[in-house]
Amino acid sequence: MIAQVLVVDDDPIQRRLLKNAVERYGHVAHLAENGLAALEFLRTNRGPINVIVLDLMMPEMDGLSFLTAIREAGVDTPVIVQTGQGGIETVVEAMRAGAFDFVVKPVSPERIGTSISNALKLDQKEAKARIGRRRTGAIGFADIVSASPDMLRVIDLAQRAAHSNIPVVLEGESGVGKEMVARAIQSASDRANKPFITVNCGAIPHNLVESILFGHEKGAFTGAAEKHTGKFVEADGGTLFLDEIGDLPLEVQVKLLRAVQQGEVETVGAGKVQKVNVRLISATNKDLIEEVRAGRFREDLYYRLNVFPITIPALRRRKEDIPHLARVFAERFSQEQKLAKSVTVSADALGLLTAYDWPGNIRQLENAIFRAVVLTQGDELGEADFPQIAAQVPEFRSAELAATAVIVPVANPVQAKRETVIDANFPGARADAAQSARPDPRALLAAAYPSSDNVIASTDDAGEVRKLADVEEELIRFALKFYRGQMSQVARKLGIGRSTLYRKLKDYGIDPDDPLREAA
Ligand SMILES: Nc1ncnc2c1ncn2[C@@H]1O[C@H](COP(=O)(O)OP(=O)(O)OP(=O)(O)O)[C@@H](O)[C@H]1O
Repeated sequence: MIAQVLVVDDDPIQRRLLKNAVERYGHVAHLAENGLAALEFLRTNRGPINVIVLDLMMPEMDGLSFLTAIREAGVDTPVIVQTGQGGIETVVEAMRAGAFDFVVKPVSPERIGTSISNALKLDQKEAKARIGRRRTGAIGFADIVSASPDMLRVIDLAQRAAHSNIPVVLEGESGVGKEMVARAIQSASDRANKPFITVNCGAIPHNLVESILFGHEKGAFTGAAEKHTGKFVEADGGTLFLDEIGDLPLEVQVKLLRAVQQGEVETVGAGKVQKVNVRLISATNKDLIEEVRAGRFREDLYYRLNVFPITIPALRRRKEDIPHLARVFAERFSQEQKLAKSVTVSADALGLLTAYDWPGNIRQLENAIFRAVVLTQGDELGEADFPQIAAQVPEFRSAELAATAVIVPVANPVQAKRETVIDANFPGARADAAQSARPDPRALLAAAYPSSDNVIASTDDAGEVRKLADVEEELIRFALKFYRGQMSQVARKLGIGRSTLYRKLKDYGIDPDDPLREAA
């Protein structure tokens, strides 16, 4: 596959080196000199970007801020971060912010090539699933997973709105489900079999908004080679969903007001108006009244559109919905991935997912479950399947640290024949005298990992000590699964060099190109 790779680096020499490396593997390189320029590029670029190679230390907007900004915006393109020697703290932060892999400068073309092809494997699976997931067909209220009183109220209001043609404004952060609710309103209305047309006002260049909404005649302006039917006319008889309405330029707002008030649109360059019958549902993640106060949104249009406002709360404000959503997504993705048996979500994992605040809301949760279902080797998702989430939830951080483990004997006589892997950094795990008054670390561990997913036995069924090589193999497989096949991270966490890791994979018969396939 020829990938579109965005290289973000302030150093022109480094940019050129990376461009050469990217092109050497047959991919296309796009260049940006800092985070701001890269954001602008993503906003305006028409085609998809498959991988981003990101420097961390840059003026204007550094790599970490860029990474956080795109993740918050719901962009989940795999990001490979580059760092100088010794910048490991920042790298850890970047991994926590959702980076896919990291490379240390100066990076060899082979290393960057391997990292890009690993990132693409994941991206392709995601892209396929996204196509499967793109909900273009009819979505009804029954598809909206909800358990919290707040969300049930939203559904109740939306169902009432569906019975009339009243203009609705859906307010809420990105990814809370505004479009889903809009589609459900359309499905439950008497326009159910009519078009549902979506326009993302924030994603189209300002100079094109008017022609996209209202259409243009051939030759209406330079570059208008063909006549174009506007979205209002396309939606005639059905529903027009205007997403990010707060981003609409003021001059287009005037025309929109006329369309709403009089039910007429004027095609650019046509010089005459046309009647349309369109139900409007708008969505915004901005505070529209604030936009009115700031003079960026017309007050008359605000009152026209905002007849029936419905606010969809952020996921962190309705945490009761999280376990239900997680289970439904795990079931759905298991079916999409054609798994023999549907993957379930363990109680521990549900605890972790519920503890997290989900800045990207349901879209982020959906993506996290998707990745976990694709990458897991088992049939139950545990905390270890969400390392990046665990790293961001203070009380679960131990789950990540648990991968750096030492073996200590189990004191419990019931389990005397077994020894357990315990996190060296787990609170209280260091057995010095000063800690003797603290809770038994093994009890803490048992409480934290009741399913013993994270336990490696050091004696076999006959009660004999296992071979060191067997334990080592098991630990390497665990680490591969835990770090989702990210070799540099696995080697670093295991405290061995990458070449040693590769040698051991060979010794134990684990395919280095596809370690997850065999890792249990
Ligand atoms: N209650 C829900 N039950 C099941 N899936 C949901 C629910 N809410 C949202 N989703 C899913 O989450 C994803 C994001 O939802 P949607 O696109 O409707 O959000 P949005 O608020 O319109 O986001 P944006 O403002 O970024 O456009 C979609 O894949 C959608 O199917």
